[in-house]
Amino acid sequence: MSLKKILTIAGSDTSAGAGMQADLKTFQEYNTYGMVALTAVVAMDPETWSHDVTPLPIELLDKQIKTALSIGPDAIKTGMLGTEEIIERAAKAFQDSNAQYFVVDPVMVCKGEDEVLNPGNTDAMIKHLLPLATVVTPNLFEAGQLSGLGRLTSIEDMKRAAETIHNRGAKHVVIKGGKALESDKALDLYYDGKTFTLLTTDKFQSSYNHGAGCTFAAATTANLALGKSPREAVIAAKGFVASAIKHGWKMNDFVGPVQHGAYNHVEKIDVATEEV
Ligand SMILES: Nc1ncnc2c1ncn2[C@@H]1O[C@H](COP(=O)(O)OP(=O)(O)O)[C@@H](O)[C@H]1O
Ligand SMILES: Cc1ncc(COP(=O)(O)O)c(C=O)c1O
Ligand SMILES: [Mg+2]
Repeated sequence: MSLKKILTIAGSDTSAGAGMQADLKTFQEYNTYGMVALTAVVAMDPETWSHDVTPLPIELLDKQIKTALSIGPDAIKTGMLGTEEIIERAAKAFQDSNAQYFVVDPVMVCKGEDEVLNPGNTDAMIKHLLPLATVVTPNLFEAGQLSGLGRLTSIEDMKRAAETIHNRGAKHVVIKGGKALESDKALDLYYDGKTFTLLTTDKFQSSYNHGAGCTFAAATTANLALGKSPREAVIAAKGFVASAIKHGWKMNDFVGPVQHGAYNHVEKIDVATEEV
């Protein structure tokens, strides 16, 4: 079987736990061929770790997308997009490609930062990205924004949000309760337009979880490219990221990344599923 090719349209996290670095590391763990069209560069102040986000000129993104599409990605993932113009270009990249799968990780905030990247982006994501998404992977906050329901605090809230996001065009929705939902387990809700499935693992340490969301969406994309159904792809991705979090490590006084290779090289973790 030929190597599956995956393009991520995402930002660079210099600390390399999240962003396109997390995507490439994860794609490699699945023996898929990762490519990048870079949208923005994130640097951190070594004294405070506050994030400095610089979007790249749109012409530069256009050139990268042109190159990557000429190589023929089987799947495309989006991460930090940063501006409405970039969001539009990411949607167009998928439409212009022959890729079968489009995974949208609607990054709105970075962990440890509470400032939303750009409030106008939410409307642009709803308009341009959701109608094309094979799978969309919002965290609890992002699901509240994309659904317009605001703060979500229960599985019932997550179900309503998933329905709304599905009605806005995303074929498969997985809302990550993991980090933000009050629960002693790490719960994510998957919805395919018919059935709600709760995906559960134990909750592990949450100090060193930088990049968990990117890693989960990248693993979902790789599993889709390898031929798994969306449902099987998100279940497999959850096991992959659970192990990455369990074996996350302290980088400095501010941050600790997940260990992207933990599932393959340290410990496999099972995921329980239940219709709700
Ligand atoms: N402490 C934890 N233990 C186990 N799994 C977790 C934990 N925190 C988050 N997860 C899982 O990691 C994935 C990413 O979730 P989350 O950290 O909420 O996303 P994001 O990084 O986008 O905010 C989800 O599958 C979530 O359930
Ligand atoms: C470039 C980039 N993309 C995405 C994210 C989101 O990361 P997470 O997977 O922790 O949600 C970050 C956070 O720092 C980032 O720097
Ligand atoms: Mg995220």
